Amino acid sequence: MMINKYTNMKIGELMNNSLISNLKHGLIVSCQALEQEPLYGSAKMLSMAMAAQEGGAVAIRANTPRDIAAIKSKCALPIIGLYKKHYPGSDVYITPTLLEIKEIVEAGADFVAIDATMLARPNGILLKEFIPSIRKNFPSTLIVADISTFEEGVAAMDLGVDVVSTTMSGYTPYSLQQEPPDIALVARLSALGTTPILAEGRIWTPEECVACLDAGAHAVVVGTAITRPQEITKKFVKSIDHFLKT
Ligand SMILES: CC(=O)N[C@H](C=O)[C@@H](O)[C@H](O)[C@H](O)COP(=O)(O)O
Repeated sequence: MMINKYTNMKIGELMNNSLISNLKHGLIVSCQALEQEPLYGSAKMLSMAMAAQEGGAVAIRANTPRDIAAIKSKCALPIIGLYKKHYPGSDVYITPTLLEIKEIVEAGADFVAIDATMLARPNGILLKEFIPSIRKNFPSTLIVADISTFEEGVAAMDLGVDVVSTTMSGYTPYSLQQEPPDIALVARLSALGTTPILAEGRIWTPEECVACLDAGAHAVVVGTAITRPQEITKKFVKSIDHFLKT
């Protein structure tokens, strides 16, 4: 049994945290709409979250303090919060600094999702500095590391994050670029047995969800396939177009 270097705890002990153990084998629904999207707005994201709750989701992933606060006001599910923001000179946009962490924790996030890739962070801060400063300033907040490769997952585990998510696979220039979800990455990281793994990114079907759990995922995060109707519509239209052309 491997030990998490930062917390000095075994996986079983990490799972003693009920927020984490309650996610086990569950569906987490990501409810996000950026300003340019048709469903932009906190009231709409709250409706999405309530629908996800009614459908049996175990948690919500949400972006911005505004959406998180709106969802927290009515929805009983735990929230994995993030805050997408761009800083000059850095490609890191998922909760890049402590300023965003503070805002989403104050808005009610139970977990904070952070970019844990090897991309350069704003102000030259390193991940190995950022994670301890989150721990110091927000000791009761759980950290979800959004990674794009196996090596980044291992590095994040060594830094003592609570959960690792495959969110960024396919979204850094050096990670595997493919249309299907990166289930092989889920399997490799889960096999380490040190930190719970969330399967996230381009999961479109219940069968893919099950395949992720079968690969060892602690839980599965689905966003676009549930909460971005414009993208769902496009899939249907594409199939019809394909049918008409053949
Ligand atoms: C790469 C990136 O910025 N991902 C974001 C992270 O919060 C979201 O835009 C995704 O919707 C989320 O990860 C869920 O994935 P999918 O929507 O593919 O089910």
